[in-house]
Amino acid sequence: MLELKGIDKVYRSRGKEPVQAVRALDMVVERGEIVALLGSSGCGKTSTLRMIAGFEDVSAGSIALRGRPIHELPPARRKVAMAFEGYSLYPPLTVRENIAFALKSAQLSRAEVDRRVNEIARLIEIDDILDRYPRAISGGQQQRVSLARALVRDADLYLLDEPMGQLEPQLRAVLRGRIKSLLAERGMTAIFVTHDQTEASALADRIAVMEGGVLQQFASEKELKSRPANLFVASFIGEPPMNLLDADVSRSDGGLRLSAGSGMSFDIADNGLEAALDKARQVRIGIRPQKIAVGTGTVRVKVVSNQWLGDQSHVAGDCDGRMLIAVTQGRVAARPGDIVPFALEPRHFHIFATDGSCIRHAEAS
Ligand SMILES: Nc1ncnc2c1ncn2[C@@H]1O[C@H](COP(=O)(O)OP(=O)(O)OP(=O)(O)O)[C@@H](O)[C@H]1O
Repeated sequence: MLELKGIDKVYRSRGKEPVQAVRALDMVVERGEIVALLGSSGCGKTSTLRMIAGFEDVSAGSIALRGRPIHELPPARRKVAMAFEGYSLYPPLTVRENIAFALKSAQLSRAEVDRRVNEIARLIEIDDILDRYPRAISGGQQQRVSLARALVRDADLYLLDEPMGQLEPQLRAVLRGRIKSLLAERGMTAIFVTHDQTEASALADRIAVMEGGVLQQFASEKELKSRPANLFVASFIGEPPMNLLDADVSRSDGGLRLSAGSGMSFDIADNGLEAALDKARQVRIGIRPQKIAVGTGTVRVKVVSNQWLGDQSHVAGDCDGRMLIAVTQGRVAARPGDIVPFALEPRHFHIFATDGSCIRHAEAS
């Protein structure tokens, strides 16, 4: 449906070093799919969206939509609707006229335009401000008008840049549900940009994780969590972040031993791991806080903090200078300074090579 191939974006301005915002991006989005571009500030999300919409040229590569190469077409001929982060509403037009303007070229009857504008305005809860001008509404309302103006159109692809960034959490959650239903009901294909993992998980079928202009992994939330491609994705996705321990690898009794310092040695089966090691024979072990059991096991930690969050405990413990965080469903009766055992089971380990690539995933559970 949408195919990005070998996309680079380099910004060049006179007297300044060029900035490579996007590097060798390959991505295929299926018809009817909702995709989130997720990553920290400056990782190249907006540049990617703007190149698909046609507001930025690609520096290299090609973009095809429904089999049509579009990267050289002007924005208006791409059949792509975009809601901008900066809203870009027309100040002399009312909210209603701003939304209807997007339908102008579609040659619809007046009644049909009214019907569509009213429908989307109700869905996004701006039906009470339709006759106001952009300067007389709040930033959050302007953002919703921009969203309505994109979603009201007939397009092959919808691009939404931080579509709900300005809204308060409650409204955000409600609109998220409604927008997801609208997109799914109509089989609309959409890509949205967000910093927010919860938003990405709630709205998207698949999440493209970007860092430093490079696509790190493009997969469902479940897969990003259970089979992270590299250390970046492993530590970026999941809350609290994955625990990481540096370990030396040695042979032991037909298998391998991972030594992460005093009190932390783990015997594991080789199963091809040794062959993936570099000369230094060092790895980084990753284990999710939810996979560490508290009160059993061989790793003794000194409790640093223990917080009950109403439905789970977060226990942070120090083991000889290395901090581990465990999340348990029940309350844990430990106080700071107490020594408690943590159980770290090798089957829950993700193992990363020194270059950050994942060389073994945790077993599915
Ligand atoms: N017009 C421009 N000229 C020069 N550099 C730019 C331009 N636009 C973006 N950049 C740079 O390109 C990189 C990627 O920017 P981009 O806006 O795509 O990131 P982003 O992930 O969307 O960030 P944010 O979440 O903060 O919006 C950044 O280093 C940014 O400073």
